[in-house]
Amino acid sequence: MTSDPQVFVHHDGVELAVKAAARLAATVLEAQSERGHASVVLTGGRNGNALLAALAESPARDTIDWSRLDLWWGDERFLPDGDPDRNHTLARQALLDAVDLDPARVHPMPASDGPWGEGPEAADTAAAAYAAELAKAAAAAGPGAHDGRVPEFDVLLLGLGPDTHVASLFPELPAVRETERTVVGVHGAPKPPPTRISLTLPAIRSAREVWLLAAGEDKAQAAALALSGAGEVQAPAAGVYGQRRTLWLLDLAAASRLPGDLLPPVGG
Ligand SMILES: O=C(O)[C@H](O)[C@@H](O)[C@H](O)[C@H](O)COP(=O)(O)O
Repeated sequence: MTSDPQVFVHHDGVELAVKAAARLAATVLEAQSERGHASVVLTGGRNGNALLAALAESPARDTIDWSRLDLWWGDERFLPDGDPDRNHTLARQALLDAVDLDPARVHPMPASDGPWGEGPEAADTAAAAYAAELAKAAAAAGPGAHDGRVPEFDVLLLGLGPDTHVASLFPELPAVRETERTVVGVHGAPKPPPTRISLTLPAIRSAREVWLLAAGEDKAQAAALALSGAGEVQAPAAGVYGQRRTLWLLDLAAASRLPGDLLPPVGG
């Protein structure tokens, strides 16, 4: 099963972060009530971190049983552990250090000072190690998704680049063409740093729900292109969807170039 994108437009990035945080808390709570645990894939970028910061400030924070939440990452900058530019570091600062997570359920992508060493080849090995970690979690949890190679993600968060990249899948680079592996090393990324690790489109598409977060005028063209049937190699955001739900959570500026038939009322 796959889902058509649903677009929600908020006044600005602040409202977007607050509403998305409330939506995430509700979805996690529902999953935990139904199955005892929940699984979320985090993203880097300003909007993903604004969501986490909004959740840290929200009363909804206390409704979540943080010890029964699995956290994964959609992509990572291949930098040393604790580097201020790592998505993991930024997520810790925005929320994770302030809640009672089970460390065994937190799965940052490998760092460049880990056992695989640094440099482009090490990123490939580290990516394979993360794929193995996903497969191990999937096997432990039951049937899993994507042929049992990834656990069932309840929500997978993504930012949107002005060039339509999602996670670290950039237009035309080999990573966006990957159809077999679930995690790959990314080389020569146009956004620094050039070496990264990313989930692939098949892994992203195995999630129950995929939410894209985008605010600002510089995202308007990318959102319009991706939602108007562009090809996923040229516009990676066009190729992401969830099995049950695909949400595009935008602010007015990011939605400003969408065709009228895609535009819902503001504030949803
Ligand atoms: O490592 C990264 O840079 C991010 O994972 C990247 O994919 C980000 O999510 C987008 O570029 C959107 O970023 P903003 O939300 O800051 O616009």
